[in-house]
Amino acid sequence: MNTIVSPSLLSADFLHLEKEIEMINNSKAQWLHIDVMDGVFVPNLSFGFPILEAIRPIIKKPLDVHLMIVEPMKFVDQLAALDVDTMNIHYEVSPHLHRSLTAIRKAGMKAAVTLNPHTPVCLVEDVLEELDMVLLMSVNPGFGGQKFIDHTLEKVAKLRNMIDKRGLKTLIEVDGGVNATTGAKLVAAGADALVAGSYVFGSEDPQQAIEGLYNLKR
Ligand SMILES: O=C(CO)[C@@H](O)[C@H](O)COP(=O)(O)O
Repeated sequence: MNTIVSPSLLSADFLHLEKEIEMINNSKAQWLHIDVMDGVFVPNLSFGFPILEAIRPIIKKPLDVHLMIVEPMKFVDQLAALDVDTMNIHYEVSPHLHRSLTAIRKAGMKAAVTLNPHTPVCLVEDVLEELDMVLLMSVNPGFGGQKFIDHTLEKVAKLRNMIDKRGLKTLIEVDGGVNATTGAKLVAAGADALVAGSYVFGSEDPQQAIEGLYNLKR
């Protein structure tokens, strides 16, 4: 099976967003990854609903939205109204994770939980049935262009084992410092989907960079 590639719009050229989105629309990327930051959960701000609403009509790929914010469930209806495919909320800000995941699915979206680098994968073991995807951060969230944390490979392998043992279809996505080298190791360890920001948008040929990741096979 090919790898799902989810280019992170955070690393795009914001002066030419329309052109960047068209490039993604015409690429092998299966999803488009959108990072929303609040300056509270992470020490940075990105973009919010005014931008999302403006670009939504031209995006032809399913939206994979990563909320790096406190109280993500405040926005479930607004995201569903934007026809978001997957809503990723952080484990670290979700005291009632089971309830939140159920509510995301009820709103018609796929439910995903994101784990920071320090958060062990065993903490999602009891909600795996409620999860369409687990997103493992391989950098500390908040910024693009950081160095990949190697320990993520062990987390991917552990989670793969947990999912396969139970015969579940939960996907494993990884985000941060993904390039051709780290991407190949992640897919070999059991990742299904890769988020890539600076590797794609900083490349001379972004569509080829996407295709290289897409062609990695588990
Ligand atoms: O969530 C984040 C950053 O917090 C990511 O989605 C980054 O946008 C990935 O950027 P690269 O590490 O691929 O440059």
